[in-house]
Amino acid sequence: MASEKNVLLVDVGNTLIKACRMSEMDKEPAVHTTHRAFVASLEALKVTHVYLGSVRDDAVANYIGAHCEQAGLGFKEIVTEKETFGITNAYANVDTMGVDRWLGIMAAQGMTKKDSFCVMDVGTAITVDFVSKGQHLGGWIAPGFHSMRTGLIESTKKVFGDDTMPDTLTAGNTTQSGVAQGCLAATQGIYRSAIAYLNSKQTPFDVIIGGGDKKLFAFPESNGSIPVANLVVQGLARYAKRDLFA
Ligand SMILES: Nc1ncnc2c1ncn2[C@@H]1O[C@H](COP(=O)(O)OP(=O)(O)O)[C@@H](O)[C@H]1O
Ligand SMILES: CC(C)(COP(=O)(O)O)[C@@H](O)C(=O)NCCC(=O)O
Ligand SMILES: [K+]
Repeated sequence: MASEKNVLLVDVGNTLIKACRMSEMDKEPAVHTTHRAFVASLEALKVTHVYLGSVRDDAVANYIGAHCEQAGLGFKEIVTEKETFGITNAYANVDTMGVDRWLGIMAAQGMTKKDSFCVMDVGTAITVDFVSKGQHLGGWIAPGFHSMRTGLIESTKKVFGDDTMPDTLTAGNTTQSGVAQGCLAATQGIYRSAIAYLNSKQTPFDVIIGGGDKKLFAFPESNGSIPVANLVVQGLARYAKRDLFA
């Protein structure tokens, strides 16, 4: 019989690998940058099951899976599906949709009582997915704060930046602050556009927000949205619950 403290939920994002026990989903996850570092940390955890969602190369999930198998651990990689927990995917080719988005939708559905919702994951990329009455309507993929700033600097000659990530929107009066503020303004514009899109559907909705950079959305208009420690981990927990604890 599995125990929640022995089930590890693993979110392999483009920048970071985040892992936490199913019994500790409210706590900050352990963070690694490489799959090798993650695997090296695994033995000491003494878990029995690993549930994983990955948006990196298949080789990464395969490497982690092979290691788990060798160590005698139950391993399950969740992939994007056409229909799960009563939600139907909008993609005709579901294999091409990032599983972090699918898991975010599953997590959000478990947190809202409303028929309509949108889920935003603010990390390397910013993704927004819309769901209404069990139907995924599709979504948006935009550059995250760092990708936006790097892309801008790389494609211009005289624009440069620094490492700051501002938390309030003002007018920048240097190149660096203009870039940081511009990227913050663009990011917050994604939030505002999502709200406008949902308002056009004229039905009550919830907004669920996760990702390592979700503080970019901590501005007054976002009061009332639901912050989540880690959407992928929460989504994986629903699958683990179904498989191991139903
Ligand atoms: N320990 C950390 N190391 C690096 N970045 C971090 C850390 N904690 C938070 N961050 C922030 O989290 C962001 C990555 O968010 P995350 O949701 O993990 O992205 P992804 O899922 O794309 O890997 C980075 O852009 C960074 O600003
Ligand atoms: C858009 C993403 C890069 C977001 O990943 P993240 O920022 O969490 O690393 C990921 O969901 C992905 O690789 N998607 C594939 C393309 C798609 O979803 O259509
Ligand atoms: K993301």
